[in-house]
Amino acid sequence: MTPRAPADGATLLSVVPAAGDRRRHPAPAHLRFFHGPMDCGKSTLALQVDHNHSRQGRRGLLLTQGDRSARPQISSRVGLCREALEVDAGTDLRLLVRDHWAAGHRVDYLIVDEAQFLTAGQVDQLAELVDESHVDVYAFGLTTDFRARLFPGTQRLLEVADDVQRIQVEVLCWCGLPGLLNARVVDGEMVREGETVVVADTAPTPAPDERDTEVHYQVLCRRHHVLGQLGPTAAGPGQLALR
Ligand SMILES: Nc1ncnc2c1ncn2[C@@H]1O[C@H](COP(=O)(O)OP(=O)(O)O)[C@@H](O)[C@H]1O
Ligand SMILES: Cc1cn([C@H]2C[C@H](O)[C@@H](COP(=O)(O)O)O2)c(=O)[nH]c1=O
Repeated sequence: MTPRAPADGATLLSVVPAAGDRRRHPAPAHLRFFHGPMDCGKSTLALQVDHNHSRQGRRGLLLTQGDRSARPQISSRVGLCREALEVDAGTDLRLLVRDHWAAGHRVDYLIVDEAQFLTAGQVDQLAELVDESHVDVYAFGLTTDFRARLFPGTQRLLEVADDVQRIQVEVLCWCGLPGLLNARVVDGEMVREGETVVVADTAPTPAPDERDTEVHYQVLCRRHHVLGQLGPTAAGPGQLALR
């Protein structure tokens, strides 16, 4: 169970760290957003940022939502993995931090992976934690969904973050050009309709049951995303597979 907003919608400006914690880190806090397509190293960077802060004695909370591993953790394809708190659209992120303070734990920073899935309101809660409670927030998320449209959380982060960086590691389309867009592939065909959120990997994985559909994602350059061309696959070279 994660903390929910109070029913009366009371503001939570009382979410403040102990005075001693504020003195330890007097510099202004920041909301930083790192974004890119799938497979560009967002989770790896999230764990690196956490590592660098924690080895300087800072205390952080790792948050995620729908990690590919289907577990409450931040997992990178490079092999790093850390336990994290699972949040959902109903989680009040200010209360979550306040509860940790109330339990006597410092929270100097937050690492938020899969930040594209946050609601706009939750991004505003993160901004409030930065501005009113001096917590540094590092958010990592997809730029666009499988239709090449901004996710709601991403849109709000682009609007309000202090610092926005597109991750520089290039993911390549099958044609060799940098890939910035995510294609959703269902039973071997690229689709443009469906739920915004479908958790899956970039590697095809057999469906658990033969009646189930197999879903994975493939990063494409803009031209091949527009054309719906998945390139040479098991189904044949350069197929035009659009549903
Ligand atoms: N075996 C490997 N050796 C080196 N780098 C790898 C390996 N496997 C994955 N990677 C790197 O990890 C990246 C994916 O990192 P990850 O943090 O899981 O991405 P994201 O969270 O953005 O989906 C790949 O783009 C690649 O650069
Ligand atoms: C494009 C797109 C992706 N998703 C899901 C698929 C994965 O579970 C995550 C992204 O994971 P990664 O750490 O960036 O590899 O998001 C989705 O639900 N909807 C989409 O349109």
